[in-house]
Amino acid sequence: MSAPVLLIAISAGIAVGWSLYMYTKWLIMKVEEPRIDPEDRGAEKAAALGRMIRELVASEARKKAAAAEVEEETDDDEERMKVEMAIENMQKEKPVRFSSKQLAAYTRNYSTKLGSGGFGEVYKAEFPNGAHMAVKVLNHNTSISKRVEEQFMTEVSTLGRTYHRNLVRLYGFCHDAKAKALVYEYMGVP
Ligand SMILES: Nc1ncnc2c1ncn2[C@@H]1O[C@H](COP(=O)(O)OP(=O)(O)OP(=O)(O)O)[C@@H](O)[C@H]1O
Repeated sequence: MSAPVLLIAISAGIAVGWSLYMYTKWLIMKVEEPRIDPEDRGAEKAAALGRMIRELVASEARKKAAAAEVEEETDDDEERMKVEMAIENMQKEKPVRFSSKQLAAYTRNYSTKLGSGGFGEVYKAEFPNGAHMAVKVLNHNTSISKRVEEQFMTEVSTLGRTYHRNLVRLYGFCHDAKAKALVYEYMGVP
């Protein structure tokens, strides 16, 4: 082989070798280059989604709590209204129910008798607010008890809702195992 040909062959060999070296280096760099792992990206997305969901849930919970607070306030108001209305009804309209124990206390154990009629005996009572009442205690005579009981109920349901200046006002009643009685406004001398 002549010297120039040998020189060209060596140069070409060096050039190819250099190119191969550079290409290998580039390949190594490419392989080592930090790249975003698709799985990591998925994890990132999942985390972001999780954050969004948590925020959404928290915001819904906050909204619900606020709504519940408003509802509770409304419930309280409604309850107060109901109680007020019930008290008003008791005072104005419907007869109040007393226990036999209460009536025994208010009449001082039925110590002052005002009179007696077809239904039974009438006693004077003083209520805790100082008001005087007449308590008509129903007879427990077995032969008339059913009729008396019916009249008692009629009296409670009708007179309890009737207001007239010429009619005695029925304030309440007692209907338990120990006594059945009607409580009227007191018409006598205090
Ligand atoms: N609200 C009242 N206030 C004061 N005294 C009363 C009152 N109600 C009744 N009395 C007294 O009790 C008595 C008996 O009354 P009661 O109404 O039981 O008999 P009545 O008038 O004969 O009616 P009835 O036979 O339908 O029961 C009366 O006569 C009266 O002296």
